[in-house]
Amino acid sequence: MDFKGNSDYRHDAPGCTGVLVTSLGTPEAPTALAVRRFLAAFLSDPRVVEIPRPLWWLILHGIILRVRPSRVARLYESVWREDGAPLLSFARRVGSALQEELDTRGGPLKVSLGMRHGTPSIEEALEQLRQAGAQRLLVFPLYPQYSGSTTGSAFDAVAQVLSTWRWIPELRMITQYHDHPGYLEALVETIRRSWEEAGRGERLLFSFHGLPKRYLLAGDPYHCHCHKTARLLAERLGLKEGEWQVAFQSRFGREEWLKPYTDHLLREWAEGGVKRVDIVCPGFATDCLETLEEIDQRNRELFLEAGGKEYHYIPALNDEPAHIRALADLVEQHIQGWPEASSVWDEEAVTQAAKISRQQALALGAKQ
Ligand SMILES: C=CC1=C(C)c2cc3[nH]c(cc4nc(cc5[nH]c(cc1n2)c(C)c5CCC(=O)O)C(CCC(=O)O)=C4C)c(C)c3C=C
Ligand SMILES: [Fe+2]
Ligand SMILES: [Fe+2]
Repeated sequence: MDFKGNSDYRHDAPGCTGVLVTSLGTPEAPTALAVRRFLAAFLSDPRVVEIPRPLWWLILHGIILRVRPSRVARLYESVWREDGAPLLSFARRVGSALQEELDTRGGPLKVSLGMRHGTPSIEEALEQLRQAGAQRLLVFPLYPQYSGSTTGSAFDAVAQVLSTWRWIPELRMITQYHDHPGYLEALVETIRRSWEEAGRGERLLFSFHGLPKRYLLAGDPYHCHCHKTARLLAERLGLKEGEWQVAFQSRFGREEWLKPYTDHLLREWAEGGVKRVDIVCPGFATDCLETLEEIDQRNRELFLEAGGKEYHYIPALNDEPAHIRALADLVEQHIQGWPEASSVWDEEAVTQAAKISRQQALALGAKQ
């Protein structure tokens, strides 16, 4: 095994702290081929689909990857932006805004964006940090609520890349921030702003990405994190019981997922006489297919067709300044107490290393 390292590494180079900002990833283009490639990688992840591999391989390759890509590619097409996939476009903005915010705060931190699936990959992002001399690595998945299928999977990818490095950096990871005051405040701010600008609905729906119920029963804390985020937001917004609810969207496959389902609940509300709803998705740090197509387009139609009159989707936090400040606060909190990278700079060590390099060069020269 040839581990990755810099043979020309300088003993006097100052070390820095790298921040790997990571998110799910997205297809490279809104085409069946690109979506197929993305789904093949994403849905082969054993953290995402916990079904015995041989059986799942047959279902995935025999059915899903034959029918789903062309249908889903059309959905991506409906939200595709000039600068590409919404998820990547917003994640890039978050990454650079976070770098700027951290720069103004002083510390020598380098932010690098890597996607769990697709590009820029976690491997590329970590390579950038390695080249920058990151001796400390803070892994920051943009998932406020922990789930093995998202946060856990990001960790697996990081571990896999680091297993190929010669010099492993010190490692920390933000595994969740579902009840972080800055994150909650940023959401409160966007919800209040939407109420001021567009009026206020009879009810506010907090819609989170779903998960198979089986994962909750097996110990995944995601469901609890989602409920706690929503309760804390409702408290901060002064909402009374009946004025807000939690639901889960984006089901995949036939088994039971976390309930209530967002689409079912919206239909129930419209049929029950609710005329105006506001809907926000606190689990999505950035807008993406699941918020822009499913929530802002498809579920809007469903609600209006079932008798609702007004439907307001409140966008994800994206690069809102309050969001970026919250993320920077999280970074600062999580690097606290982290000892400065001890400089390997040492007169004697450098002299010895230089001697060895010179001897090696001479030996090589002698062979030629
Ligand atoms: C925010 C947290 C997310 C959790 C938890 C999550 C779990 C999860 N997802 C699937 C299946 C699919 N998800 C898809 C898209 C998608 N999922 C998330 C986030 C979470 N997923 C995001 C941000 C996106 C959008 C990506 C984009 O390009 O914008 C898709 C792809 C679209 C489709 O084919 O419908 C699938 C499939 C499972 C099975 C799962 C938990 C087990
Ligand atoms: Fe998903
Ligand atoms: Fe729970």
